[in-house]
Amino acid sequence: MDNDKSLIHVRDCWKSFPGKRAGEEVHVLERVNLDVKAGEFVCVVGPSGCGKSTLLNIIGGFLKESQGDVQVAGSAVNGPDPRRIFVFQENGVFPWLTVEENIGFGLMSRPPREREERVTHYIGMVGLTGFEKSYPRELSGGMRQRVEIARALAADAEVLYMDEPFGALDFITRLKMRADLVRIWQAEKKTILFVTHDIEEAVQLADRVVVMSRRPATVAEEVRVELPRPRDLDSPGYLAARDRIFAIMGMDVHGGGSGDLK
Ligand SMILES: Nc1ncnc2c1ncn2[C@@H]1O[C@H](COP(=O)(O)OP(=O)(O)OP(=O)(O)O)[C@@H](O)[C@H]1O
Repeated sequence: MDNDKSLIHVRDCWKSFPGKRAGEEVHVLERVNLDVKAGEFVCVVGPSGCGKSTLLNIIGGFLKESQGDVQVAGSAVNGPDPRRIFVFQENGVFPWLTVEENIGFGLMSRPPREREERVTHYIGMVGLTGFEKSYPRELSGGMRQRVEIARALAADAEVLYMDEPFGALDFITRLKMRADLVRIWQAEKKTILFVTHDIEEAVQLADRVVVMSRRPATVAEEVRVELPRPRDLDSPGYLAARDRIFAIMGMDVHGGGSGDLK
C-alpha cells in the first residue's frame, strides 16, 4: 500500500524508553511499518507487552517515536487531535454527566438543535434509547462502552483508536459489542485502528490483522481477512485466518490455544 492512499502512515518507527538504570534503554518498537487506508478496520495483535499500546499512543500523538516517520492524513503527528478519538478499556465517560451530556460533550460549539439531533441519533445507534438521563454508575460496563463509542461518533471523529476497548467486559457482552461495532462501522465508514491480544476478536472484526512480534516488536506479518460480515465463527475461512495468525505467533491452536495471548 502506498502513502498516497493511506490515512495512517508509519515508516521505520522505533521507540525506546529509559530503563531503570542510568543510561539503560528498553527497546520496544523496532522498524515498524504500518499503513491504514481511510475507512479500513485494522486490528493489531501481538504478545503481551510487545508494544501494541505504545504504537497506538505514538500514532495517536500521546507518545513521540524515538525515530521514524508517523503521519496521519498527510501530516506529521505532533500531539493528540480531536478528530481522532481514543476509546480505552477503562471507562472514559464522565461520571458526573448523564448519557446525553457525555455524548454531547464534544459538541458544545454546535447549535443546540444540531447537538440535540446528533446526540439522539447516536444514542439510538448504540442502543441506549431510554437511558438518556442515566448516569454512568447506573449503567453496565457494556453500556458505558457504548456511551464512549457514541461520544466519539457524535463528535464526528474520522479515526477511532481503540485499545482493548472490550477487555473488561464479560464474554457474552464482548461478543455483542463486537457485533455492534461492526454494524456501526459499516454504517459510519470510520477508520478504526484496534489493539487487542485476542486473535479471535481480531479475525471477527478486521479487514486486516497486523501481527506483531515479541519485543522489540516489529510487524511480523499482516493477514487480510476477506470474509463477509457478520462473520460466521465456524466457517472454514474464519478458522483458516485464525490459525494462520496463531502459526505466525508460534502457537498451535489445536494443541490447546485459547485465542488469548496473555
Ligand atoms: N512510559 C514507559 N516507560 C518505560 N517503559 C514503558 C513505558 N510504556 C511502556 N513501557 C514498556 O514498553 C513495553 C510495551 O508496553 P505496551 O503497553 O505498549 O505493550 P502491549 O503490547 O500493549 O501490552 P499488553 O498486551 O500487555 O497490553 C512494556 O515492556 C512496557 O513495560
